[in-house]
Amino acid sequence: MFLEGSIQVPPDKSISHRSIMFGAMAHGVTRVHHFLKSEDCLATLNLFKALGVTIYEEGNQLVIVGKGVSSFQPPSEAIDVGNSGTTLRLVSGLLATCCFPITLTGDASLSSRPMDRVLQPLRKMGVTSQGQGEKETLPLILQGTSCLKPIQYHLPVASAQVKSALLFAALQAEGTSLIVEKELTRNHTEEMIRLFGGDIQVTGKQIQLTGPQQLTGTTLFVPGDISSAAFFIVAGLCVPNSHIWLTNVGLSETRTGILDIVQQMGGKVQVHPHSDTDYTGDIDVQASELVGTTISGSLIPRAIDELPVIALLATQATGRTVIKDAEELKVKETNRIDATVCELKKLGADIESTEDGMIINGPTPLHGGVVNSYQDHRMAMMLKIASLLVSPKETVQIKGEDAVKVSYPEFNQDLLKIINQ
Ligand SMILES: O=C(O)C1=C[C@@H](OP(=O)(O)O)[C@@H](O)[C@H](O)C1
Ligand SMILES: C=C(OP(=O)(O)O)C(=O)O
Repeated sequence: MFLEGSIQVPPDKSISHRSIMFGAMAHGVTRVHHFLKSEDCLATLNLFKALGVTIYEEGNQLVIVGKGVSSFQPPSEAIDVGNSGTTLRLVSGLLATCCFPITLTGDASLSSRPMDRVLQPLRKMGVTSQGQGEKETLPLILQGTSCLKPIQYHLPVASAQVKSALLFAALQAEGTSLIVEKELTRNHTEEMIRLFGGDIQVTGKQIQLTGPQQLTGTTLFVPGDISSAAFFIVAGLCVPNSHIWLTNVGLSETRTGILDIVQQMGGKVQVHPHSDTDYTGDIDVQASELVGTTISGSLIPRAIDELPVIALLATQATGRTVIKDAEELKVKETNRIDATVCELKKLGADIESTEDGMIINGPTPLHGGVVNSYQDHRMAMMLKIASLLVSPKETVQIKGEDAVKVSYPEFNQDLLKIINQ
């Protein structure tokens, strides 16, 4: 068995969420081409519909009729945002000037994820909130204010979600906000503020923005998601004799950590950018001999969602791979350090968890077994790729395989297209 062929990976999840958020917040019509219709992004869409925003499909475009935050209507009941951390964190900032109470709920995984990281700084700006316990988890009641204050804030965690929540609030506050990042994280919010006609200054890790600003609806095309491409990059590198081509992938510098990591490991991955100005391109992947590496520091936020599948890649590399500074993995859909270590061990990997990451020794042949995704989409897809690496006589049974619908509903069909027996 080997992998061969071309895949157009699905639209970027982070940009799809933001396209609706900006479209709803702006004034005028926003048209989104290539929107990701996965469960997480549909949670964002349904949230804004529940707030009275007009959103509809026209051909293959999603149309959002924006009239600004002041046009939002009180929802008739609690809004369930399912499994989506991005929806929950970002809208908490976006709703900072909504003066009616909004109750937000989610699934079991989201209900255990910390919200204090967003609610504490938003409280300094004047937002009222009531979550559960020290971590201010769901269910959560939010109430904004008409006199939102700007903020000067050094982020204690490297998180694009916290940064983005504060930027959405800062756009509506009277005065200049200064947000300083711990490490550079994905900058889609900053880029999209500009795209929707806003003004923002970014100097290294410092971001300055003066509000209030009125944004204007626009037309945008969502590129393919490099976090979804990651599963095929790893599969193409590890399955002997494979050669695959991934088209129209978003290549924002803040997201391409996986490309730097696989190059560090000796992987044959070639990027063909579409142009100098447009951050999209095609990626050519060939099966490769790999060596272990160290992944830490500023590389971590640039590859945060790819780390479970990178751990799988490391099981096939010669030598030791150390992943450190990655404690944020503990507060994703599941504790992705524990889940990755536990499930890959069941398949024979030599992998141990550390306080802030993992240590993997390779190469190790993997064997069949029964594994669990813990309903985490990235775990489900990583384990599916692991199943390609076991001998043809053995099988990997994945509990909770359906979790892929959160970010990549067509994952299994796309994978089947490139499998050659
Ligand atoms: O802003 C975003 O779109 C995201 C930011 C990251 O979360 P953190 O900000 O918690 O690191 C990432 O893990 C998530 O999948 C999407
Ligand atoms: C962590 C993720 O998403 P979210 O935080 O939006 O649930 C992810 O997609 O891997």
